[in-house]
Amino acid sequence: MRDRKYAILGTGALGGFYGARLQKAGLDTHFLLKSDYQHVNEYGLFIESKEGDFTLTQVNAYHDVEKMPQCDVVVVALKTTQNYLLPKLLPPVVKENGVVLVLQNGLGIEEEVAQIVGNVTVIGGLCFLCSNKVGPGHIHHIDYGEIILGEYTSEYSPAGITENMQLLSDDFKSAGISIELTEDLLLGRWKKLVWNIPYNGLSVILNATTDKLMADQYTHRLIAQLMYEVVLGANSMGRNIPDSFVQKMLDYTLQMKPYRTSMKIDYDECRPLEIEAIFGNPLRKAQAAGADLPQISCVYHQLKFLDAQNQREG
Ligand SMILES: NC(=O)C1=CN([C@@H]2O[C@H](COP(=O)(O)OP(=O)(O)OC[C@H]3O[C@@H](n4cnc5c(N)ncnc54)[C@H](OP(=O)(O)O)[C@@H]3O)[C@@H](O)[C@H]2O)C=CC1
Ligand SMILES: CC(C)(CO)C(=O)C(=O)O
Repeated sequence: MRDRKYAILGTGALGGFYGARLQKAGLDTHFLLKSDYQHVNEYGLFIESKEGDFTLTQVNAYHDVEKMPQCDVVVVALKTTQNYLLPKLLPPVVKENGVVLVLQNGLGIEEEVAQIVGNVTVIGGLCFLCSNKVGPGHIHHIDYGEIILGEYTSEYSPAGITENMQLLSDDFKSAGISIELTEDLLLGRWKKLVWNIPYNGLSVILNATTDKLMADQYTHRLIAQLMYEVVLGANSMGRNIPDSFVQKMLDYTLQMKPYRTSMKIDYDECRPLEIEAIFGNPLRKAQAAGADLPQISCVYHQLKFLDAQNQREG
């Protein structure tokens, strides 16, 4: 069991955190980096975490996927805006009959991955994590970290609990990561969007952290309305999200420390926003299933405007 080899594609806030925890737990882990390659190769990775800081001084760091060993599990931890690179990055590094684990936010990525690499199992992970990359090879794990794992099947029909999900769960649990398994990845993905769509979108449009959005009665109401539209989107694809889940997400955010969402950080840093994965794909899927989601569509169009302007002028 312990000899499963892991590749982390994208050693940033999320990939750096989970990858470092896997290596610390004794798993053979290989990290693909871009701008931090030299630094991490020389000094390793530093994880500053509320669960305990640690440094990995020796890291298997790569800046070329062709130099990586073939791995049993390949973790996709790039921003989805970089997913156009996956046809080049995935085939050399994933073993035949291996697993690709998509830990990104958004909808429909597993489907894209399954089209790129055949003969592999594709698993999606919904990450309830607050982490930022604050310097080269320096990850700040702020809070949380639980992952909900679900296996992808054609058309996202529920896969049940599979052996590969159990194996991944064992590895991540051994690294101190809390894991839940879901029989229905599509339901899990829509549930995650209940949080990401309102907070990621409004944090950028209204230039606000989560606490500010929750404290104001108008934005609080708008958030709840957007959440209920996500529920309608899920319904259009045959998935039911109970009202109590919407309330749970509102309560969860009220209890969170004031948080600048990852989309807001990307906007402030003038990086491209993950609009298509988080807004565009769900809107298109719901529309194809006959559902109209006007408030989400309104947020989507505003974000497209802001992103284009930011990329031009930033
Ligand atoms: N951070 C979080 O707490 C959470 C993140 N997520 C999701 O996880 C995904 C990753 O987000 P996050 O970790 O925050 O993003 P980051 O930007 O911190 O990490 C992405 C990393 O990918 C690297 N990268 C980009 N292109 C390449 C390439 N061609 N080769 C190698 N490395 C590359 C970047 O390197 P460089 O810096 O050099 O560009 C960066 O370090 C997103 O979909 C996000 O929505 C989900 C839940 C929580
Ligand atoms: C909800 C949150 C902030 C942490 O649980 C997250 O997972 C995200 O930014 O996507």
